Amino acid sequence: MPVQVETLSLINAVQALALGLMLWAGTHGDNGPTLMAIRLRALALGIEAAGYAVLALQAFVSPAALLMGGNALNLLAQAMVVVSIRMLLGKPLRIKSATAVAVLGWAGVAWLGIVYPDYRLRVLWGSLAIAANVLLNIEALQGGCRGGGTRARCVLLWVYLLALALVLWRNGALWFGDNPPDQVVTPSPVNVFYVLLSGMQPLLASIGFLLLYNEILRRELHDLARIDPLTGVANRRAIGEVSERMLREARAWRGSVGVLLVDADHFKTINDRFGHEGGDKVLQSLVTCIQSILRTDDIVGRVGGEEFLVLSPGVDAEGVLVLGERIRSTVEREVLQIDGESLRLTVSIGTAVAGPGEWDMNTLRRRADAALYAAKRAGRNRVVAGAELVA
Ligand SMILES: Nc1nc2c(ncn2[C@@H]2O[C@H](COP(=O)(O)OP(=O)(O)OP(=O)(O)O)[C@@H](O)[C@H]2O)c(=O)[nH]1
Repeated sequence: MPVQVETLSLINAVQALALGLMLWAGTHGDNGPTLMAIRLRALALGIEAAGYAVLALQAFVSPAALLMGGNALNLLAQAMVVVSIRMLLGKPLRIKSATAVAVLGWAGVAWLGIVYPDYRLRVLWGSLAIAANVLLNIEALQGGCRGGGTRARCVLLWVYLLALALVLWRNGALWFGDNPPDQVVTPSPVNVFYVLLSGMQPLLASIGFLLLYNEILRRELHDLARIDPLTGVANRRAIGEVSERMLREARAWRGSVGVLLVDADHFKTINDRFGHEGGDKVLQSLVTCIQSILRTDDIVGRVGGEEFLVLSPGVDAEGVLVLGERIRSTVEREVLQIDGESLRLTVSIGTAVAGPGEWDMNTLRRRADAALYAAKRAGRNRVVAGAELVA
């Protein structure tokens, strides 16, 4: 059964339009970058559909309109796809750069179609623009199939690698094959194969795009469930998970983990003086201050209103007191500016050490808690070791 390029193009147009409408209708919410990316992808599909419709209706439009209109729509859609994918991946590309590729591609195609007509050169030029866009997508998805990558990235990466292969194959067939066609609508195996496969691309790439979107949302949800929204550090749940992992690793390596409970002193008076919002700013500054002292392997988490847990692997009973003292003195020295007023904050710290003989986090927390309580009772702004306080 002979397959016509026009028929395939019509099918591609309907498919791309349906996909675009579904993407648009199926997404709503605030105007965050993730949603913007989806909407942009939906618009790109609509424009891609219009491009295929022009090809399908070629009998009713002039060759010049087919050439200029069809390519303009196609290249514009590709530019929007690049921008949307990079937006979703957090590697934004300026619309200007994407448009520059489209304009350059379109101008060359127009030149090689009207001023200096040469079909093969025109396809080659247009293919370079397509390849540039595909490479921009591949670059953004780089490493998607390696260890640190994700399945959705890998799927999308393969879609674009295949798109690149298709473009290469088409040009190879035009330059080195037998009886190459001299127009995109000429009935020939090269054209039919190319239009068929390139028409499947919006479907495959959209599925990859949605998988990626799903993956990003899942990661955001995962982070939201583990990060304290005020200070941006691990919340009680996350620090609990990290502490279990740290203790397991330290036990396997016969190491140790320093545990420090850091609690702001007289925080109620700060809230009374600066209001809850001012108090929030103080908590944020306190976290920044603590983080400035920690090493990359250390972690701080918020375990109470003005109470933070610091875990420091490889630190022994002596080291944990040194670290506690560094935190205490650094906080004490820091002059905080809250609503134009200067404020000095102090903290009390209770410590414990996980090591041979003690690997239970609950016991360690109780030990550090008791030490913290002792530090408060002794007048605050001090570090107390919990080792000998609770058996
Ligand atoms: N601004 C702000 N305040 C908080 C937050 N969570 C808890 N607090 C306040 O922290 C204060 C803790 O008060 P207390 O437990 O009496 O402790 P304290 O005033 O620091 O006294 P000591 O710990 O004994 O030195 C309370 O006033 C809480 O309202 C928060 O997220 N933001």
